[in-house]
Amino acid sequence: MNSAPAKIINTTIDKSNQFTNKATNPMDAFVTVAEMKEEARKKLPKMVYDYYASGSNDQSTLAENENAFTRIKLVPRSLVNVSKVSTKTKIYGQDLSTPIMIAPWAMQRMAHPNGELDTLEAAKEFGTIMTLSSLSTTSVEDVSKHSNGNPGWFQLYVFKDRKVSEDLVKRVEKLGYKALVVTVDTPFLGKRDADYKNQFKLPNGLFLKNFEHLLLSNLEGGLNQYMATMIDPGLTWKDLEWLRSITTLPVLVKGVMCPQDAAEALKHGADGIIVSNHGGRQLDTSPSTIEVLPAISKVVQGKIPLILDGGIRRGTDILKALAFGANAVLIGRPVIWGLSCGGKDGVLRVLNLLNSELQLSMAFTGMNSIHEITENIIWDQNKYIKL
Ligand SMILES: Cc1cc2nc3c(=O)[nH]c(=O)nc-3n(C[C@H](O)[C@H](O)[C@H](O)COP(=O)(O)O)c2cc1C
Ligand SMILES: CC(C)CC(=O)C(=O)O
Repeated sequence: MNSAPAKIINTTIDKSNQFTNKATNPMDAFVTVAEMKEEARKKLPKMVYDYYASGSNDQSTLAENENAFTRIKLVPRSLVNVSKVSTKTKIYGQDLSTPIMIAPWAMQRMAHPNGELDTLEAAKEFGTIMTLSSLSTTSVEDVSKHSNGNPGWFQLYVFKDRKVSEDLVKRVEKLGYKALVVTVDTPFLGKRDADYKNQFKLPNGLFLKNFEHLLLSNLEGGLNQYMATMIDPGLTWKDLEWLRSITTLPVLVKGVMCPQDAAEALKHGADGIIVSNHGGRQLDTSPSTIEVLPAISKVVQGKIPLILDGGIRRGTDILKALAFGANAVLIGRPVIWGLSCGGKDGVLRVLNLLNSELQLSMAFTGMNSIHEITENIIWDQNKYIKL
């Protein structure tokens, strides 16, 4: 079957959800995130595509992240004035055009020569935030230089050598990053079978740019060995207090999957929680993120921002996450496919598609603004049969 993107070139979806007749950009040919994934698969070397696409082990959590969204049903509402649906929102005082933000993902120059810089440009142009990975192929300095004073958020992997991590925190704070996202679900890297088979390594000429000065910038022994050598599997909740003590930036904890850990995060001073199973790349057969969100939301009770990632491929997925208590979402692979297909324009296309779909689904459920969205828009058979 020819799986070239559908040629609906006469129909573009823009930020305000208007359908127009202008074919302005080749990226407009893509009408779904799935089409962009298929195009990326054709364009990227197998080793790179497999690294980006894979989950761990049998990849059941990877699949479940997407499937669980499909099982949740939304309630359509009629005759509500939805002529002015807005996806605008705010996080830590920063205005955003959308609750869709960009997840940290490593080594973006494997997807496109401009890598992290193009992703950042797209995020800024769309009015949202990119989270830069510790393991980026562009340095925190170069990303900051490119950003007109607001490079977005920074994701931290805490290394065994705390001095390396502390120095990096100081660097990003000085460079104007607005928040620190500390990833806590990676004491070791999950077993991604394809990476073993492909003997994954960074292609020649690419480096982990934040660690060049420490000679920690290549992956000669492979990714698993690098992570096993560098990352501290002895990290505990107490270390969150250490991190809080060395920075004035908001600290978000990424990788919370149960109410108990949400309670620990609150107790130890987290400024935000990211419900995440690392895109199904760590503990296989753990639940989907959307399934665990309601219980975590109950613990957080709106005290600090709550964000979800994992499996978001449609605007309706985002609406469901917001309904179950998330303030915003992060998207990972959709951005990877966008960057691979068309650099900055590809990432913009992904943001446009997902935000337009979100806007439509808000209109169909009678929601005019992000803060109006509650669990009432989720179909619950028992509730509706009783009415
Ligand atoms: C190729 C790839 C690289 C990633 N790199 C990082 C990383 O460096 N740091 C991190 O905290 N999470 C990383 N993640 C996890 C993402 O931040 C995010 O949790 C996940 O991709 C969300 O799921 P989704 O891809 O289904 O949207 C990575 C994910 C992928 C797919
Ligand atoms: C370089 C990797 C450790 C980045 C990552 O978090 C991932 O591949 O899931």
